[in-house]
Amino acid sequence: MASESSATEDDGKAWEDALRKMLPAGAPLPDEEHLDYSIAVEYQGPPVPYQVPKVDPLDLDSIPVRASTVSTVSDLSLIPVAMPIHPKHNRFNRIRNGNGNGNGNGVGVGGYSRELNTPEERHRFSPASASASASASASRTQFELQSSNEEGREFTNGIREVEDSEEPNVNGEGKRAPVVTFNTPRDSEEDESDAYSSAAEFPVGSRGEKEKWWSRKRGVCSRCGKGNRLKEREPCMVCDAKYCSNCVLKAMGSMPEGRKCVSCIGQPIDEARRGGLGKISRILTKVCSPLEIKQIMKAEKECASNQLRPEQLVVNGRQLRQEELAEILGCSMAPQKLKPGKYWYDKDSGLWGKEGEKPDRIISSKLNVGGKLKQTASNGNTKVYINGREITKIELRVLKLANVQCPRDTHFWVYDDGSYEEEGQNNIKGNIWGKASTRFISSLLSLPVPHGNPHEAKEDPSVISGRSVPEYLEQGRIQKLLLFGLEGSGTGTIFKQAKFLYGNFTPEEKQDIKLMIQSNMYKYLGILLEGREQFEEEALMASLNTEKSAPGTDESNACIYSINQRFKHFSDWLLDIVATGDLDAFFPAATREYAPIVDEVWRDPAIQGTFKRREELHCLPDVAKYFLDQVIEISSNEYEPSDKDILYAEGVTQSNGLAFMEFSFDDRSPMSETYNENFECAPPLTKYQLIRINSKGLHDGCKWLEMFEDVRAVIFCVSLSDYDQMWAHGTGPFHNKMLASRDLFESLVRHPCFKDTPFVLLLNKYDAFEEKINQVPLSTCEWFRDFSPVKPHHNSQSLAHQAYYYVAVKFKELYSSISRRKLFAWQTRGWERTSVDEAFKYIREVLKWDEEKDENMYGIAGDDSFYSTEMSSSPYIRQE
Ligand SMILES: Nc1nc2c(ncn2[C@@H]2O[C@H](COP(=O)(O)OP(=O)(O)OP(=O)(O)O)[C@@H](O)[C@H]2O)c(=O)[nH]1
Repeated sequence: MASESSATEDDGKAWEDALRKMLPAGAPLPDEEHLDYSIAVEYQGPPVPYQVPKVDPLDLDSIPVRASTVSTVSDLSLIPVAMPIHPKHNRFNRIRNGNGNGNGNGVGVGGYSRELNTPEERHRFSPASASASASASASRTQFELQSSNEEGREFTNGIREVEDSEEPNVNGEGKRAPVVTFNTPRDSEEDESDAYSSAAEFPVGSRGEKEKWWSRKRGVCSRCGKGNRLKEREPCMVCDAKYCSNCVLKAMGSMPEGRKCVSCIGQPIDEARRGGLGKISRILTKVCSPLEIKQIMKAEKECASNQLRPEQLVVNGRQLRQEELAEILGCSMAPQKLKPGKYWYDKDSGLWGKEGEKPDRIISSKLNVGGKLKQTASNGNTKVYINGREITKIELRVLKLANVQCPRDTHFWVYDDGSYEEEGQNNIKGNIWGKASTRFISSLLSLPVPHGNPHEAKEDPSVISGRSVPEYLEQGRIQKLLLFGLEGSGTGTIFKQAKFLYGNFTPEEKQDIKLMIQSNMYKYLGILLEGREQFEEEALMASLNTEKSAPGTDESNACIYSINQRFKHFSDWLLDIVATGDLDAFFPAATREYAPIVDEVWRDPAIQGTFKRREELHCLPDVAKYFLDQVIEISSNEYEPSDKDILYAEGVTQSNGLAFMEFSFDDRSPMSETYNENFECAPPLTKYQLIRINSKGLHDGCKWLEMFEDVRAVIFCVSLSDYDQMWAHGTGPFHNKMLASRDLFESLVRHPCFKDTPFVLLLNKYDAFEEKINQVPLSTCEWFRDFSPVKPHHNSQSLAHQAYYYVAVKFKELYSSISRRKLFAWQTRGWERTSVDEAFKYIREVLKWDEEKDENMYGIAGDDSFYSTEMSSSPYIRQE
């Protein structure tokens, strides 16, 4: 079998194998750039599994060749070119017949010729590649393609595929020879000449070579060769060729299998792109109508060649069969976004995970797929077993939190509703998912959790699966954001604002907050009364000393901190309750009863005088005044906390030191919003889970943080106004609070869990900072000692601005010195909702940017400078 090597098949790997077989044993393959494809080599390898295109030998005498060597482009147009036809390129199989020569420029072997539409074709048949003797009519031969789309749509850029019932005949035998109709496309001679010149750079060869070429030419359209890094490109799902908006339709045609070059139709997709199947890109929205996009996306998701193949999945050590794959994909709780790989599946509990890893999700139970579940399936080393599988440490931790007794060598039998028993005992001991706290912790640990009431599951599995699927489907899409900062930095306030902005407080939550606010008032009053006693004592002592040194002055047992007897009784009673730790037993239950006296006490000059010295009191927040001022209203039964009350209330987000909420952002373009209204094909909103950890709850040197290794970003919050504050950890020594924040930030950045996690710094309390900066110099904090603002300042704002940038840069420098990465910083006023909204929009942009960077769209690993420029074009990304 002889084959001209320039007329290659698509499968580069097979070609490489074949070439290897031709070379003497051990001989290296020639460097791809030096491969000489111009010679015909006799193939001696084993039969190939694909059809090799046949090309009849040329009868040179029958072709009017004017020159034997090609020296100019005009000469090239006269050279005949042999075109291999891929059997699957059916759009080309429907080229209308015409006269054998077209317009005379496109002479083809057997009367068949066509435009070299795809990059693959271009570089195969470009003058540089296909040895100057054989190609170049490409640049001149053009034809119209018409969409095979039922709508009979015509692409606006002038490419139409013309209907024809006859198949092209590459051999030029038998049927009427198909010939191209030459319609010079409107879209450009310029385009073509560009394409031509770029085509001249394409090396010939296999797909692997092609990819390398493209990656070398990153940021360049694979068809027209024009490059603009900031412009989007549409990648082919198979070969990763990327096309600009001008070329995408020409290169991909009517996309019967979604976004693939015409030459890649029928080929399996690049698995790395599986997640993108059916997801609309911005570029498509520019070049296709909504209806077209809907059809293309449907085809992309549903066509046969884009589906997973059973041999790509190994479950419990055995490759799946077609019917098993169908069973998995068709079950009511199918694993979503399944990728090729090795998995384990526990058919009794429905747990499913990657081989050697913890459970990843719960799917329908009792599916007959794959082999038998192995003890080592998830690589656990705990000596505790569930349905025969040795569980992982993280699962064991959850079992312990759920109060399941699990000493070593315990073998559990767990059912799909979470009920469990010890093996051989036939006695259900409880339900793993029964407690909300267990489910909560599990979801924080990224362990799968069934949705809904676990007790219902056993009675009617279809009910729970029907309800739980949507939540489950979403799991993969949730991006976890960890909100963290030193106590008092404002994380709780930001969390609450996010809840107002993107979710809301339920009536039950509001009721809890009401009770908390009522209790808090007594806590604040207790602190004030205790402070008053101390100040009174100090004042009386001082006056006694004065008396001693100046005898004869009027002796008195009163001072500005003294209160009347009635208040004194109340004070003693309240402080006793506080001292015995019984505050919760009395309040908020007794709130209403004591409201009038609290109001009176609060307004007493002694207490007001004490409040003025609140800096000297431990744990009295500024907001104490806000609540105590309205003690009568707050104490009434009808009281409903306003948004402001909730925002100012302490303790709303402190249970367990952890709080989380889920929300979505509408981050689609206005264009795609239109789709949302008209079609279901709009991309789903990204879901976020905001997790706020109270720094007080973070003991043991950040051990807890390991739970959060899969967070998408760490949002670190610093209170700007802390630069002159002193702070002590527990009973430790006092030191500057900004430095404490810096140290906490540093320990997080250095934590191995967050090695690859982007950080966003929120510099909060900008309002308080603006006020303070004129009174207390920034250099009060030793870290900011070299701050030298440009003088004179016109107003406090400009000084605050300079100081803010200075602080941001200090953190950025610290971050990059540790991680060699860029820190994103944003200023917030936690009390202002719009400011927090802006901050989250900024975070969203950072994540998008980070994603694009990860995808390495242009193959520029770690080239931050480019992304920085791009980000600065976003209204939310500010470069300091
Ligand atoms: N002036 C001002 N105060 C703020 C701002 N954000 C929060 N605060 C107040 O600062 C105090 C601490 O804020 P929190 O949100 O409780 O801070 P946290 O990080 O949750 O601190 P802990 O609850 O102690 O862990 C509260 O009294 C807030 O009302 C802000 O932007 N400006």
